Order: sequence, then structure tokens, then C-alpha cells
Amino acid sequence: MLIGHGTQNDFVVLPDPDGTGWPESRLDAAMVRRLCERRAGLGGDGVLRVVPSVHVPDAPAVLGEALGRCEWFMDHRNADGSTAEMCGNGIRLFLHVLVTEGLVERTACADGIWVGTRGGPRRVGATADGGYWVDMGPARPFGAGTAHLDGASFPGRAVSMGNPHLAVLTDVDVDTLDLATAPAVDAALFPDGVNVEFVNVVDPGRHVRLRVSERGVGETRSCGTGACAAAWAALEAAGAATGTVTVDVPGGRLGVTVDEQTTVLSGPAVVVATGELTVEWLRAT
Ligand SMILES: N[C@@H](CCC[C@H](N)C(=O)O)C(=O)O
Repeated sequence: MLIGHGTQNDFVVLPDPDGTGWPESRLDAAMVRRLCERRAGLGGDGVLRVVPSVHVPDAPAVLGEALGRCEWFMDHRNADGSTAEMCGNGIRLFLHVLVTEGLVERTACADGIWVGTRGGPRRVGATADGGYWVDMGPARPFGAGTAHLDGASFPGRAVSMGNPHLAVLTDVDVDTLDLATAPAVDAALFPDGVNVEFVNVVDPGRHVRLRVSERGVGETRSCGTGACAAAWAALEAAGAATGTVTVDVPGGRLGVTVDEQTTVLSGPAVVVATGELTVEWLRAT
């Protein structure tokens, strides 16, 4: 077991290289919630199981013909035990753990390796400065929505990065918002829930800062898919379809490059600790 983070979006990471350590019967929603609990558990915004795709029952359906090229699968769970299609910070940490655990050579990652996710295959690689990049695929806008928070309404753009986002560009200083409660949104537009980013533009089309309320978690210090959705919305607002946007989050800084085909997210990944769960904790309910 490891604890790690990407720009302070933190995860309990469970290496399961032969697919027998953490079967669904053991890693059910209740166990995920216990692991992510910050006082009686390890604490985290989610869990990442590092497992070969061949051991994941969902993998053939979500990867299709890409199953053969995705040796590893990022089995992501939110802190409330729900699954998500994609996690931009998590997948960088996922590759970092594959490297630090000796499961993949860092030198083999320069051009990226394919990793399976519930949102489909993603290519993720190492950068020369010790960080990681991931090809997130294109942002897919699907309408306009509104976030309601503390009696105020914030219009935004609904954007899919594999998972759903509402990217709200606002002149209200994001540091003044109370995100202790998730913003209310239109359930018809977001039937599976949504991650909501509140975004201040620092330099149009080039630099933003954001805070995020994540589906299945609450406010987090960073969201990689959210950074991509925010960058796309910031570029659109600046009248640009492509460009590179610096995204400052409470937990650090991410880079997002949008071109005609895709979106590339880059940023750090850190392993904080490795260890073992005690039998006493595992047996308790
Ligand atoms: N923090 C993640 C996104 C995790 C999933 C999200 N909460 C959802 O349910 O869609 C990221 O870095 O992208």
C-alpha cells in the first residue's frame, strides 16, 4: 500500500500486480470509504488499484480493441466508494507508482505507455523534469449549465473529459467561495453527477486559477480532468480553440495544452509513504 498525491489530490494506492490482492469482494465501496477516512483510515480523495487489465471484469467493455495494448488498468474509486471514468492527477501518480515499484522502467515511458481506465485507453508518460504527462483526449462540450452556491448562480460550460465537468468562469474571487457543501446543478444535464470548477482568469487564454468541488469527494486541492475542462473553457472564452494554459490549483500548478486533436495534461506525482495495513484494522468493521 502507498500514499501519494498529484498537486495534493491524494490517493491510497493499492498495487495488485497479480489481480488477487484486492478483488471487488474485498475492495467494495465500504472498504474504499474506510481507507479514505482521514481519521480512522489512511485518508485520501480516492483509491487507485494498480492491476493488470486482464484481471478487471469491466476492462473488455471499456477498452474494446485497446485491451491488448493496455497492460495496466487504473481502477479508480472516489472517496465515497463510487467509480469514475477518469482521473488526471491519479493517472500520473499511477505511472509514478508503476515506476517506483519496478513494474515499468522509467526509460520506457518517454513516449508513454497505454493505461486502461473506465473512460477508455489513455497514454501517459514521463517528462525530463521528473514529472508526468497524460494524453487526456479531446474536451467534449455538451451544453451550458449553472452552479448554485450560497444563493448565487454561476453559469458555466458542461464539458466531458471522459468524466463530467461544469467549468464556471467567474469574476468572483474563488478564494471567497464556501465549497463545504457541493454546488447545486441541473440533474437533467448531469444525470451521473458532476465535478464543478470555479475559475478565475489570470491572463486570458493563458493562465487561470481554480477551486473544485468533486463528485464523490467534495472540495479537493486539485483535479486534473477539471484543470483540462477549465483550460478548454478559458480558451473558448478567449476566442481560441488551441493553446497552452497554466492552471493554478490550491495544491500546486498544472499545465494543459489543447490542440486540434487532443488535450495534454502535465504535472507532478509524489509518493509520500509505503506500508502495510494491519490485520487488526482490516478485520475491524
Ligand atoms: N481528481 C480527479 C478526478 C476524480 C474523479 C471525479 N471525482 C469524478 O467522479 O469524476 C482528477 O484529477 O481528474
